[in-house]
Amino acid sequence: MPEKILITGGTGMVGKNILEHPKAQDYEILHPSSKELNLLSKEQVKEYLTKYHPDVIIHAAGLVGGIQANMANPVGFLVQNLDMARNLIGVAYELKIPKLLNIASSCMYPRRAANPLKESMILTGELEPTNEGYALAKIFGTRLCEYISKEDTQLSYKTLIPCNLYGKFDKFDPKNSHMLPAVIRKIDQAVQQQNNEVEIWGDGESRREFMYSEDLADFIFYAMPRFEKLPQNLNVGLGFDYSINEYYATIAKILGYKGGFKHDLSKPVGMKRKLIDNSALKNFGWQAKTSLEEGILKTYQYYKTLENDKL
Ligand SMILES: NC(=O)c1ccc[n+]([C@@H]2O[C@H](COP(=O)([O-])OP(=O)(O)OC[C@H]3O[C@@H](n4cnc5c(N)ncnc54)[C@H](OP(=O)(O)O)[C@@H]3O)[C@@H](O)[C@H]2O)c1
Ligand SMILES: C[C@@H]1O[C@H](OP(=O)(O)OP(=O)(O)OC[C@H]2O[C@@H](n3cnc4c(=O)[nH]c(N)nc43)[C@H](O)[C@@H]2O)[C@@H](O)[C@H](O)[C@@H]1O
Repeated sequence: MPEKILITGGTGMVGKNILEHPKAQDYEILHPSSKELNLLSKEQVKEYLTKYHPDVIIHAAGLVGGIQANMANPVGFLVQNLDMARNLIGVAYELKIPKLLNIASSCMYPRRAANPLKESMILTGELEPTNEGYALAKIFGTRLCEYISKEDTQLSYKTLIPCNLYGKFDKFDPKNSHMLPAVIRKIDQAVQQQNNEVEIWGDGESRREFMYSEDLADFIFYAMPRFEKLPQNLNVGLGFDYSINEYYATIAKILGYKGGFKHDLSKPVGMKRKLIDNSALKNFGWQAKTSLEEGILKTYQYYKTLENDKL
């Protein structure tokens, strides 16, 4: 009898990459959209979990966006992500759902923590103001899983802490996209319109670690049969990063853009760096497979399939 998995966020980038992974067919997977199961409603969550009683929950839903979306809506990023975590993890605990995999983010580490960021550094310093609300919600869900797993050893509620992610099914609308998809769109437009100048937010010296989302899905299916051995909190990333300027240059090369760049120092830059320590991940026996060039090319090919109304 295949394990029954409930995936929240199944219509999002992480969720869709999980559903598309070849190993998904080894499981019975429920993936309601927010219209079928609004996680902001505790009653809907209770009704759904009581009815289906999954063996495992993978919590990949959330209000998610880049630095500009977070700065524009700190209340939403705090309250909605906190309420989704509170309802889903809290009701799962009430109903004794045996396993839950909570997806947090490297954004929840202290802004001045020494890089590479270790799982033990959570809550050891002040957070990055541009995404503090989101980070507080992520810390809440992470701690709630920890407390539940300690309180009831029959339950295994664990948290993955991914670095920045990109890939197929990403968001390309500049209002809420992360850097990598935003730059693919900007540079593609410059090529189409034969512009020879593209704007870079900030001085481009900030560094970021972007992992291809398909690799996170691959890790999740690697972890499923080893769930009990998963550490309580585990960074999932590459263990190396690039500067924003390097990302622009690589994307320009792959898209055939030959023009120049202009730095707009008035734009927000967020954390200087947020490189995760991947030693626990390597000890767990996994590492990411997709190179930056391959990931950008696949993401660009996906982007080109989108009609304007879907961007
Ligand atoms: N993207 C990154 O760079 C990154 C990095 C680290 C961690 N993460 C984490 O990975 C997870 C997924 O991120 P993502 O990039 O896949 O986000 P995404 O593409 O924006 O998808 C978000 C998903 O959450 C669902 N959702 C939103 N509000 C909901 C609600 N009230 N009830 C039920 N579902 C709701 C959405 O469903 P609808 O479409 O139906 O609204 C969508 O399926 C999040 O926990 C995020 O914090 C992301
Ligand atoms: C994973 C996500 O990380 C997010 O932080 P964060 O990496 O700064 O979010 P991003 O929006 O990916 O920005 C990453 C870096 O890219 C720079 N950047 C350069 N050009 C652009 C551009 O055109 N668009 C964008 N968006 N950035 C750009 C931006 O200044 C910042 O230093 C958090 O706000 C979220 O909560 C989430 O956790």
